[in-house]
Amino acid sequence: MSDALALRGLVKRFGARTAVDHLDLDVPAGAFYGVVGPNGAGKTTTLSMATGLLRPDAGRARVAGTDVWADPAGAKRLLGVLPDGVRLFDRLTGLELVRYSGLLRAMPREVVEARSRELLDALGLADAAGTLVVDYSAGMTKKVALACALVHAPRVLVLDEPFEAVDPVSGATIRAILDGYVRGGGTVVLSSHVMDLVERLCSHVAVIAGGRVLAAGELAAVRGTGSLEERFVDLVGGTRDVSGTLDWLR
Ligand SMILES: Nc1ncnc2c1ncn2[C@@H]1O[C@H](COP(=O)(O)OP(=O)(O)OP(=O)(O)O)[C@@H](O)[C@H]1O
Repeated sequence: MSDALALRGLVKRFGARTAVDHLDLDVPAGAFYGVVGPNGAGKTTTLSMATGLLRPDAGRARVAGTDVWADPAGAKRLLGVLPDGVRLFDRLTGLELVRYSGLLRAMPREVVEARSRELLDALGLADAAGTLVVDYSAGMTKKVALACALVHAPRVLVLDEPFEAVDPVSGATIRAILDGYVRGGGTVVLSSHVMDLVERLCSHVAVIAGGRVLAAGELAAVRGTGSLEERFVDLVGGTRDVSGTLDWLR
């Protein structure tokens, strides 16, 4: 079986800055894959190139064997994506937005209707189904965007910081939904800054910094004997010593 996601030699430059620098990554089918890295490491840029949202300067991305840039429509059929910071059609209500995502996927209207309501209910948005998304909180917006990514039951889910701004109860619900999805044969790739969460949820992890993969593979192998956070700090560099600075703040 081909990998759920195979990235080869991805490069993206913004002016003089190389955000992603010849990055390779293989995500096996059925994995729950965490992507971690410091701010500005290139996680969002990588996931955007992997899902057809941002054209790479070089390299290739395949989803379950389908080339994202040679056959974008084919790849997008296999993918559910929760992008970071991409504007939603926020003049729709939550229910309209999820329905719209399903109808865009050419799903039958009655299936879209049933799934949209079920998703909003599961994510605690049933009472806000008729509210315009522009009036949602950050966490509610994240959850409705997740519903949009799930409605067509994709083979591979790519989620950029799905737990950011989400309350603990909703976080637990999302974890349960994703766990069930992976147990059912789906593949999840998510980026997160929360090491505990990645350690608890993920079977595999990649540590990215400076647009390159510093370590990747099964969680236990990458983590070694310590915690993921310790390994992360080892790989990425120590914490900054701020003693003797910011005196004016004390
Ligand atoms: N549209 C853009 N134009 C210019 N520079 C960009 C753009 N998008 C990203 N960058 C730069 O590329 C680098 C990688 O950014 P990216 O958003 O991929 O990092 P990240 O790992 O997702 O960071 P964070 O954890 O803070 O979300 C950063 O230096 C960023 O400033």
